[in-house]
Amino acid sequence: MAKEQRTHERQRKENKSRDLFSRAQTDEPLQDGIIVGRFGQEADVQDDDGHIFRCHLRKHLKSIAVGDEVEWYPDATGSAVVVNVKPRRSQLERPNPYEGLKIIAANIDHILIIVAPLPAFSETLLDRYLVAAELTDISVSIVVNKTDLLSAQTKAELQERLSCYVDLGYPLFWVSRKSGEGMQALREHMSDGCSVLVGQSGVGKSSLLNALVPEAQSDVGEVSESSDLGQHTTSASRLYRLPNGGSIIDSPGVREFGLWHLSAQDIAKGFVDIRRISERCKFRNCMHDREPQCAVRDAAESGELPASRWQSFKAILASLNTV
Ligand SMILES: Nc1nc2c(ncn2[C@@H]2O[C@H](COP(=O)(O)OP(=O)(O)OP(=O)(O)O)[C@@H](O)[C@H]2O)c(=O)[nH]1
Ligand SMILES: [Zn+2]
Repeated sequence: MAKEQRTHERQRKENKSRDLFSRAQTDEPLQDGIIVGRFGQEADVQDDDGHIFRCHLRKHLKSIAVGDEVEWYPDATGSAVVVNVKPRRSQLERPNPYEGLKIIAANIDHILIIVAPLPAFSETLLDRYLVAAELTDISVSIVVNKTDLLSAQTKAELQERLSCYVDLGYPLFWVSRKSGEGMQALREHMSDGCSVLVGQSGVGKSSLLNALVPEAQSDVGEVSESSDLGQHTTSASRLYRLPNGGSIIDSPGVREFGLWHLSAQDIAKGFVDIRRISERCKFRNCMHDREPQCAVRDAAESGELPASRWQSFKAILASLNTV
């Protein structure tokens, strides 16, 4: 009986994919789509109508990533092939000294750095994420999650600690996955492009993803249901459509964002205030250490550069020598 059911289910899925195949065949030979999942040499491509096709990737398309806009066609055997990747408007890449850059996600419009009162908020960690985000050309915002854990006093303290980021122009959102506070404003912010949620383990990225994309959770359920049909629906990397517009990409690579190695030059570049002030340093390649006439050191002394930013800068640079 169970076997019959499985056969029936397989038949139903085959019929469905044949329907989609013949529908696709009558369309233009090359179709537009977006990569919503990656599985080794295969990818899931979503067409403009929201249908998802499991596609093979042409060999030359090795560095294809979730978020890539592609052209694909169904081939004569009933499977589909991605043949072309359109130019990217942005990409998240992980520096890899041995294999060159690894593309983690493509066409990202918003990087949202999630922080929370628990695990304890740290300026140095936030600055590390900001540095990595500033090295991309993607707009970046800060999201304080778990506001339900804040009292009026602890909220005021955190607001004070975050005020220098507001002064630097970073949009700041206060949200709670639990109470729902601020979620609507966050949804609106994310509704016009593709976002990634980054941040320390435990700040609530998965919880936020599940709140923003109801089917993200059911996707997890689907895996075990269909596993005995020999299908692999799990993906290391996934793009989800948001119900009110926009999309979100989640992947292990995205979750490691900001924690990989950065050079001293990257760090000096990623602190936007330090970069701006350093134009007044005597030496163009000043690392703001012991060089004479260093405008950044002077700015830290005068208070023009907030003490916490200066301390973070030094702490992040010092950490380079210990890893
Ligand atoms: N009080 C409160 N707890 C929350 C909120 N959002 C998430 N949490 C809790 O925070 C813990 C960590 O949440 P996750 O969503 O797993 O965090 P994460 O950032 O995805 O963690 P990693 O998967 O390790 O990267 C869980 O116990 C959640 O229940 C919130 O808005 N308020
Ligand atoms: Zn300097």
